[in-house]
Amino acid sequence: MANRGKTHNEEVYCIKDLAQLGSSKMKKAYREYYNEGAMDLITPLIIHNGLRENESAYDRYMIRPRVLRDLSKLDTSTSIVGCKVKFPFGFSPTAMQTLAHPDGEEGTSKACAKLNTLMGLSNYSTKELEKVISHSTGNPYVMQMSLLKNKKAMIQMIKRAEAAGFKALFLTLDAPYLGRRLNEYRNKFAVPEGMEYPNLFPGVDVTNLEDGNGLRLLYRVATDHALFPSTHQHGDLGQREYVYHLLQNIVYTSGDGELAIKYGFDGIVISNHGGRQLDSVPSSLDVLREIVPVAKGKIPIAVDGGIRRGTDIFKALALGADFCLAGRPAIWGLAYNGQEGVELALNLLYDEFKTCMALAGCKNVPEIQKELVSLLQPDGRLLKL
Ligand SMILES: Cc1cc2nc3c(=O)[nH]c(=O)nc-3n(C[C@H](O)[C@H](O)[C@H](O)COP(=O)(O)O)c2cc1C
Ligand SMILES: CCCCCCC(=O)C(=O)O
Repeated sequence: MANRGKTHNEEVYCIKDLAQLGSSKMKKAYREYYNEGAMDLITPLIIHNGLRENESAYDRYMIRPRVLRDLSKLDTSTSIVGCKVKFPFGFSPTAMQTLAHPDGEEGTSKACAKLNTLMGLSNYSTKELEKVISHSTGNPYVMQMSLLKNKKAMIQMIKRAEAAGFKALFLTLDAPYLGRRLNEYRNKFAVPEGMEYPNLFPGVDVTNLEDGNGLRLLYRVATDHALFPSTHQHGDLGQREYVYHLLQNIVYTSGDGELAIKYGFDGIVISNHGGRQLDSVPSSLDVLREIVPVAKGKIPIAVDGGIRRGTDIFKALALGADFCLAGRPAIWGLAYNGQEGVELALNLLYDEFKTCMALAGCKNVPEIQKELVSLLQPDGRLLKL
């Protein structure tokens, strides 16, 4: 189906519509792999089980608009990893996007290029990183890297990404083991025959690794379980022999925020992996509140997890984030209509963010400050921040 409207088509008016319709097009095992998370899904998703933390945290903050402002010229642009982008948003790295649609990571890339938006690429991408970035129109790309036992393979991929033009690296630090995702066990999740990870393990058919769940076996074999201390320790990577612009992907506590600064990371992404690793961790937005006092102004702060609306982006920025990311909306867009579905997701978020900024009385991103939000308390009173 063609995306006829710029910010909606005849059946999709917001990301929640896209989630429903995109999800309905995927087969059960893939849909649940993408949509669900660890154990009882307390952290990740509203779509499944009532109020879930990552998304509902945004509803605890109310916007306090200002009026009598000159809004004749609106500028939503900002800078991420040194590049000017259309608005303070990008896609988080998510694995195996061709399971959602054959366009896969190339479809996401083309949509990001068209809308001058940041794209994060998973090291478990099913398309070659060089092909993915070949669609760039100058928009930034960030390569995500898990810590592997095979340091040589890691460095090889990092160098490939740098040579191809990736601007930075997201170093994922919360996944020495995969979380317990019950859907994967129940559905006997397996990747289709012939699937490869052309960036991490070029030329290896990973479907040979079946043990009921080849994905988990491969992950266990490949991943370095001793993230720190080990040959991959933060300090080691911080020496920048082979690392260009390094962002610590996934921080749960202010303690680890402080470590990111100490070890010289160029930025942090506050994330709980979309609730897919450890269930019952707090929402990323609540963690943002904890980390802003230690990191703001020292290194850029990004946040992901549960961002589904332009108002969510606005609230995160007001609470101190420099930019936002989201994972599943790209997947839902792909599943709905390939590259065009991802464009639709981006257009919706962009238009909602611009509208929110203007209606809150801000003409540009720096004007989004914490006075413009307040915390809704359990007794219904609003707490100024
Ligand atoms: C299906 C799926 C696959 C993911 N794969 C990766 C990955 O390969 N590497 C990584 O660092 N994070 C991965 N993530 C986590 C995302 O980067 C991001 O933190 C998360 O999707 C944000 O939550 P949201 O989906 O609610 O926006 C994945 C998330 C999902 C949903
Ligand atoms: C062997 C492939 C493992 C992909 C794991 C991707 C991921 O982080 C996820 O949350 O799923």
